[in-house]
Amino acid sequence: MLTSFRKMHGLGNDFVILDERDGHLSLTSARIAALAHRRRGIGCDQLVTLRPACAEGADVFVRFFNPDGSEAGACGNASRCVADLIWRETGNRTPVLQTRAGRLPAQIEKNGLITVDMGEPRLNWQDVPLAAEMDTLHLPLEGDPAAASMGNPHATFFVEDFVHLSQGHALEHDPLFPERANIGFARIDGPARMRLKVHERGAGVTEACGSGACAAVVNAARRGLVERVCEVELDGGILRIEWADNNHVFMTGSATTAFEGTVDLAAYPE
Ligand SMILES: N[C@@H](CCC[C@H](N)C(=O)O)C(=O)O
Repeated sequence: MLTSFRKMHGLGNDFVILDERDGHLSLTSARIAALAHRRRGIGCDQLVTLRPACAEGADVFVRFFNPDGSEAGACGNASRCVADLIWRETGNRTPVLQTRAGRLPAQIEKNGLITVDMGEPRLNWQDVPLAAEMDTLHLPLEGDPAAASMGNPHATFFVEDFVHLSQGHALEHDPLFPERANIGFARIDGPARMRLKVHERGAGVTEACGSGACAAVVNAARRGLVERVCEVELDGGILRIEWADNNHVFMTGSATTAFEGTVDLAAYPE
């Protein structure tokens, strides 16, 4: 039986979105990894599933899976894509997403960009999580990164250039990060501007990482390197990040539908 899917991207960070609102799909981690594979599957940075919401006031329950089959608590770029999808389905310009990381209210702006309230950053070592008690603003790693959770674990290195990007895989697996981590490399270009590249946990280097941009601005603002409203330039484009006075992080950027298609799930390993 063929299953419909939608291919979307946020600044080139691309997603296969599977809809389980009308019925459960059999998605094991092996099948997810096969579907996400760039040559043997449909290919994507994350596979996203939609289910009926069970939290009050939420429009949809969203889950995010990496190409290695692991599940992530948060994905900023996919959250904007799902908000865009719900808006196009229902006309509701303020959809609310339920995720493992919490309830994420979104807003479709007049210019078509999408703002998602990504919630409060978690800055305690247990919440990132890190392997032992320590100051999350200065991790004991060469390069002195800072850590934060946006519902998923991030470490941000502040750099002059990106020559160490290839170390992202080893850093993702450093014993300091018991659940591994997304590794960001941020170059500060001004008080309200940074350039960011991210090696994503379970995915590798992507064109853009929304939660990584949120974590980078939070970590840079904690260090006094940028203001709390900051533009983040990623390989795929620009996100506006605001760490507001209510401690919530707001992320604004685009969401694009690339195409819709069908797939025979039974043709992929279970
Ligand atoms: N692309 C994402 C983050 C996806 C999840 C991440 N790889 C993880 O494992 O935490 C984003 O836009 O935030």
